[in-house]
Amino acid sequence: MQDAITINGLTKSYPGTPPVRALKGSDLSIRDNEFFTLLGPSGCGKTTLLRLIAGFEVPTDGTLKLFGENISKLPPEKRPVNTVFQHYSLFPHMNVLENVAYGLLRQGKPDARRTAQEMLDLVHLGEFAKRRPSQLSGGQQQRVALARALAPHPRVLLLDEPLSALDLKLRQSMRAELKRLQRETGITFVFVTHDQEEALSMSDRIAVMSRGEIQQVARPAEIYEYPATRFVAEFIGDANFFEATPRMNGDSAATYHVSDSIRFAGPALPANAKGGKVTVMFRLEKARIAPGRADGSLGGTISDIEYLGSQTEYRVTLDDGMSVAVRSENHQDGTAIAEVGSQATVEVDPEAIRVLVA
Ligand SMILES: Nc1ncnc2c1ncn2[C@@H]1O[C@H](COP(=O)(O)OP(=O)(O)OP(=O)(O)O)[C@@H](O)[C@H]1O
Repeated sequence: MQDAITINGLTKSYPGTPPVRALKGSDLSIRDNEFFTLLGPSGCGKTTLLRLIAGFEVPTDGTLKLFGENISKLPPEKRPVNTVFQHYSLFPHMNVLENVAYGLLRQGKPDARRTAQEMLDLVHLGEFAKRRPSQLSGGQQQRVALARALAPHPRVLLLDEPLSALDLKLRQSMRAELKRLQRETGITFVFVTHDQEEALSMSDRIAVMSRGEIQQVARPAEIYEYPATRFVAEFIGDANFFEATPRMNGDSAATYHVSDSIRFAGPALPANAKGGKVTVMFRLEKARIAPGRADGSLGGTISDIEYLGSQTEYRVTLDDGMSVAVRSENHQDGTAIAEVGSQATVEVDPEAIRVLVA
């Protein structure tokens, strides 16, 4: 299948002393009909990449293709792309239908009002066509903005944090709505967010960005389970990290030595390791905790307990002063497995251990 968007060495610097390198030579392919998310902290360059695709910014270097065609020189209105912004700017003096039909009428589309009504039906606001935007809730207004952006049938829809102005419950219900809209229209969605839950729950694939660079592109489960870099592992989910020296045990396993008393059995050293120390990590919920101590296992004193409802988080201070966090299911009556100050053993299966070299 043809890619919707292909970028090669795409670079954007903003003027300044020194210049701001917002995007540092990125390569990326976004597939047709994909729900693709750009995820990263504030300032990592996600909006810049989105604006380059839309044509609101001109790249400093590199190429940008849409459906195989180099569009670097095409003005925004000539691109088969539309954008939904965080702050939906609906026209207050027009009713909802007129808002959705506006762009189509300007393009001289003969059946603009009929298409606009179909789009309102698609976002389940068909009955609200005659209302003014001010007579709608925030979530409804954002759905009108979506209908308006979808109405000209763009091949790609760019969404710049479109849910961030909504409250939590509404945000959660809009996630399912956006996913449905993407499936039903078959339009490629490129969604920008700094919210990992949003990214994990909606996307076919995610690009995690940091400081103008793409760190990893993968499906949500792969990003969570097999982060490519320490940045990705820290930005998404919670994990324990240890600096360790590897010792190979045959071709498919290794032991990672953190200190005299702490070592983890894990997978073989990754091919890109260049010798020396590596970072060993495991997710909090992948480890188990048991009361009391067992010889030769990882153990220490529980220094902190945080009750989280379905789970409890335990912080264990190991004998040599390092600490490890474990998230564990509670007993059926909700009580914790162990108390602060008591001795505990932490177990981690070799399958849960990930080795990071970047
Ligand atoms: N017009 C501009 N002039 C100068 N610097 C800019 C401009 N626009 C963005 N930047 C800088 O480029 C970097 C990337 O900004 P960008 O808006 O792409 O990040 P972002 O990941 O979308 O962040 P946020 O989530 O806060 O919107 C930042 O350091 C920002 O300050």
